[in-house]
Order: sequence, then C-alpha cells, then structure tokens
Amino acid sequence: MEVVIVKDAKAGGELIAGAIADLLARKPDALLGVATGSTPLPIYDALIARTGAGDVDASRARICQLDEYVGLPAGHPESYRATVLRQVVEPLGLPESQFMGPDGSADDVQAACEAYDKALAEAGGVDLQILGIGTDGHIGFNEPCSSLASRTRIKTLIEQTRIDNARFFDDDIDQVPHHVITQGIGTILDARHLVLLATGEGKAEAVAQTVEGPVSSLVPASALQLHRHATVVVDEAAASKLKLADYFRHAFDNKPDWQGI
Ligand SMILES: N[C@@H]1[C@@H](O)[C@H](O)[C@@H](COP(=O)(O)O)O[C@@H]1O
Repeated sequence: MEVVIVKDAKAGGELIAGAIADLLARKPDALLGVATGSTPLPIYDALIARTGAGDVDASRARICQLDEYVGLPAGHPESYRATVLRQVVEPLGLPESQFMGPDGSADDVQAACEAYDKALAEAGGVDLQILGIGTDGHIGFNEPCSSLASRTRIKTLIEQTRIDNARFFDDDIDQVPHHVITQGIGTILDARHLVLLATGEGKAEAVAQTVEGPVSSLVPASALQLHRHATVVVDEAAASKLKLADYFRHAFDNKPDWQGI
C-alpha cells in the first residue's frame, strides 16, 4: 500500500486526476469506478477541468458506481445514480450508455446485486476504483464486520452513517434509507488499482486504522492492505494520526518520476 500525504484536498484531487489521465492515455475506454460523498469532488473537478482544457480525452471512458441506496424512487436527486450522472457523467459529456450501476429500485434486490457483479466482470473489470472512507472505516457501504470476501449485496446502514449522510437529505435522518446496495469488499478488491482519498481530521482515526492497524473486517478499508496496487491519498489533517507519516513523505518525495501512483 502506498500512502501519499498531500497539502490539501485540492492537491489530492489533482494527483488522482493525473493518475486517471495517465490511465486514459494508456487505455481510452478504461472502466473508472467512482465514489460519492463530498471527498472525491476535487478529483472530479480536476478531471473535468483537464478534459475541458483538452489535456485529457475522456470521451471513451466508462464509469461505474460503487454503491446505491435501496428504495429511493427512480430519479431521486440523492440516489447515487443521479449523483454520479450530475457530478461525473454529464460534466464529462459522456452518454448514459457508458455508465453502469446497480438498480436500487429493483423489486428483486438480490438479483440486481448479482446482475451488477456479472455486468462488471463482463465489462472487463474496473481499472481504477476511487474510494472515500466513512468515519467508521467503511468503503462503499461495507459497514464494519462486512466479509472481506463479500460480493455486491444488500447491507443495512449503521446509525452513524445515516447521521453522516442526513446532510444530503435536508438534515432529516428519517429520509435516509436504511438499506443500500454496495459492491462487496471482494468485488472492490477485484479492481486493478484502488485509490482512496481521505481529507479532514474527522477521517484521521479511520485512516490510521486502515493503514497501520491489522486487517480486520471491523475496519473494512483495512482490506486495502491485501491489494497489490492500493494508493491512500490523505491531506495533513487526515494523516495526523499516522505513526509512519514521515516515512510516507520520504518515500513519495524520493519516488522515481516514471512510477506514478
Ligand atoms: N457510500 C459513501 C462512501 O462511498 C463514502 O466514502 C462515504 C464518505 O463520504 P464523505 O466523503 O462525504 O465523507 O459516504 C458514503 O457512505
């Protein structure tokens, strides 16, 4: 696992957008897994700016969702499908045919989960998966004690996650669904490159446990330690509880230019 400590969220967004640009230069139709929440927005801003400036051709990129609420009416503005369309797919000028996600309004949720895992595999697998992290260490919506081998399935949210996400629902927790579909931890680990961005002091404890703690289903993001190509990008505040912070800075500062993240 590589840990990169950046000055602030904007710098993290630029760094990760650079890695996506390199990927698209090598593989124009790469499948890019995107996360929702506030944290990844600087990545999308930087990528959209680069495509707008003509530095990156993302016209053949394919985008896929990490997770979704269950039970919101189709087209609900806070469904993750609507969110990703608004924040990523439309600003990049991509047609919906280059976007895929699980169907959170399906009558048969289990079948929708299985269909999504199959669709991801048939699409050739995710090339680069962007991840955020919950305050409880969740990735996607894999709450603590999710199986590290899990596939896409339905999960029940922990109360703290519903509290954290109520800001997207007029600060009304009663509007936040209890159930979600999420790529499983095993599904996430199938991606070729995992890039987790965490910013702010509120994520410092979860980051420390993810990077320096034991691999444990209690901290779902710690599963990144099992991946061959996982990059954790953190700002100074989110890095504030890392014991090896100086080593991580030293390693990144002395990295050969050609290596990328
Ligand atoms: N399902 C999403 C996660 O993918 C995201 O990482 C997390 C943190 O969001 P934020 O970046 O807004 O803190 O929120 C939600 O739970």
